[in-house]
Amino acid sequence: MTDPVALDGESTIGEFDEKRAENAVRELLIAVGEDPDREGLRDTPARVARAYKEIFAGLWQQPEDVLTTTFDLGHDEMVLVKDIEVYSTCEHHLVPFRGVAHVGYIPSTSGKITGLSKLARLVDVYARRPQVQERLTTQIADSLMEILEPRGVIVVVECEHMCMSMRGIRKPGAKTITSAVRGQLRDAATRNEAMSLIMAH
Ligand SMILES: Nc1nc2c(ncn2[C@@H]2O[C@H](COP(=O)(O)OP(=O)(O)OP(=O)(O)O)[C@@H](O)[C@H]2O)c(=O)[nH]1
Ligand SMILES: [Zn+2]
Repeated sequence: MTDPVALDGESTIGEFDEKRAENAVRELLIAVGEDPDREGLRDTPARVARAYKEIFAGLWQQPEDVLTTTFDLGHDEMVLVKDIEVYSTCEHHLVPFRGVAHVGYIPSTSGKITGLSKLARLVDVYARRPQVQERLTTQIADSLMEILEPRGVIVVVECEHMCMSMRGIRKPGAKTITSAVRGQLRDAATRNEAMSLIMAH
């Protein structure tokens, strides 16, 4: 774990307070009319606190922590990893949204690339935070641009939001698709090439 990071570049947050989370879950159980002392729920507040620590672990990670391995391979054509599983948490309702991310980039002219798994790790850094899908998408794109200095980036995220499925409007199956394109991938031809690779199954 590294130091807590600034979420929006300005404000910083404190450390994960497991005891406080545990107390809050206990209160929540009482608020919904449950008995937190009944046998099945006795360990639940502590368990949920530990789960939240994992689910929000990205709050203590920075993109630089995962985009560590870079090589100068001289490969200067598009690299695209598609169907990276995403599990994130809607910051409005604190329920999951899940789906896939497709992350592609055109390396710098020197051919600076990163390990393929690092792209999936980068997705996790930002997914494991209270999020909205649009910000998740742009944060992945912007951090790649900053660290790899590629000529272009494309990030497409497709997710189903549990806050739209299990409550509220109750439309299971509705998919939200967000994209962020930077640099040369804004050019129509290059963008279309990337999109056809992403959409091909
Ligand atoms: N743009 C965006 N909206 C989101 C995301 N996740 C959830 N939302 C929306 O956030 C909105 C919050 O709306 P509110 O009216 O404040 O909350 P609410 O009364 O619970 O809204 P409903 O979900 O419509 O019942 C809802 O429309 C959600 O669908 C996201 O990742 N991006
Ligand atoms: Zn929501």
